[in-house]
Amino acid sequence: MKITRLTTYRVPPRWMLLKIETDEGVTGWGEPVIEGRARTVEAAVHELSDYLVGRDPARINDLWQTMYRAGFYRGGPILMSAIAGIDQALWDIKGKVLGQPVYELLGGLVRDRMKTYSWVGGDRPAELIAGIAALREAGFDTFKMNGTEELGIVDNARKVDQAVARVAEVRAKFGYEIEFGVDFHGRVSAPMAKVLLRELEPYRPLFVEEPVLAEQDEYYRTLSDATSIPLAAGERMYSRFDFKRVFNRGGLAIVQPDLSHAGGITECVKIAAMAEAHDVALAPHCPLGPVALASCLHVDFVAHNAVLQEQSMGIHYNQGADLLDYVKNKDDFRLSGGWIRPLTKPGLGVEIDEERVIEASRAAPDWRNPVWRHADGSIAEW
Ligand SMILES: O=C(O)C(=O)C[C@@H](O)[C@H](O)CO
Ligand SMILES: [Mg+2]
Repeated sequence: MKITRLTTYRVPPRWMLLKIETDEGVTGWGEPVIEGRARTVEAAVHELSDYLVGRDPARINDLWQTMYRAGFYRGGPILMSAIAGIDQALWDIKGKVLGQPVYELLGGLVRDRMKTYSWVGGDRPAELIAGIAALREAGFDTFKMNGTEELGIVDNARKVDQAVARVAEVRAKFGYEIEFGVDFHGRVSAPMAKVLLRELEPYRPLFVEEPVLAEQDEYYRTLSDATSIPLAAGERMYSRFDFKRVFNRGGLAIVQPDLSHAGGITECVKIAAMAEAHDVALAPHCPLGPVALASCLHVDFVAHNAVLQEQSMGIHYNQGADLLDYVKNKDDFRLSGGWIRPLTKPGLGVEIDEERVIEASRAAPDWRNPVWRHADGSIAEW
């Protein structure tokens, strides 16, 4: 079998889907994207296709190493997201050829169902109580919210109190019948993270995510030494080599590689194993579409240390399309009380409605994240 063509479709809300075709009619789907840089990743995918067209899609490991190493420069969000989506599609092809779901090719299930969580509150955390109450009705009990809005490198007690009050209100309203992560989203500096973590301790969040920016990862250890709140990060780390430094220094209780940013299934299975060796939990990041989520789930179902899976149904970023809009087999993604079963169809187990994708790609927005500024006019971390 040989790879014959790679076709990319940028689609609402801010995703990109990749179709890889072969000379024997088997196709695979991937979801290579960096939110806000879809066109850049698209260019990278088509540059990488030089290494792929005419090659045997079954040789995923060699194709992965070629894409990673042959171009001299490597790593980072763009190239690793392009590799990620291609890798997903190659695993999809392999599973379809062998008639097996990807998790079977990775050694089989370690669990029967996987726990997911939902976002509440949006970019500027608000309406948290109403958002949680509505999802509680649907049987969810695990959530994630943004912790702050714009925050200065050193900021005042009033801002800290506002952030803490939101979390306190959620705990007061729902007690411990729910769990939630608080995403600092990289908006918080190391000094302010120490302050905020201390003030959030009494409310015992399940985790605090991106307590500082990934480029400040040397602070994970000092921050974790100063708090009992489990720290999580990983959406802005792109390979084993990024995660290696974090595992060596310590500080993270949970790693959150994104299956569409960190090299795909081939790489994230390795990251999961590294995490397990360091007694670190896995909770893949996934605010994206169905192929990304399916790829996460195949890793979740073979990784002993997988604990939680992000999914984007109803997420505030999904304006113009939602998680399952391009999927034919919607029932396979049914969430019962936030739990999801393995995707048992061959490959990734996602049946893409290609006509719908082609139609939607005709009006693909060039999504960009908001540009926030502080009161003094300087750029603020979004
Ligand atoms: O889901 C999360 O944890 C996020 O922090 C969302 C962020 O990754 C946006 O997708 C960036 O555009
Ligand atoms: Mg996040």
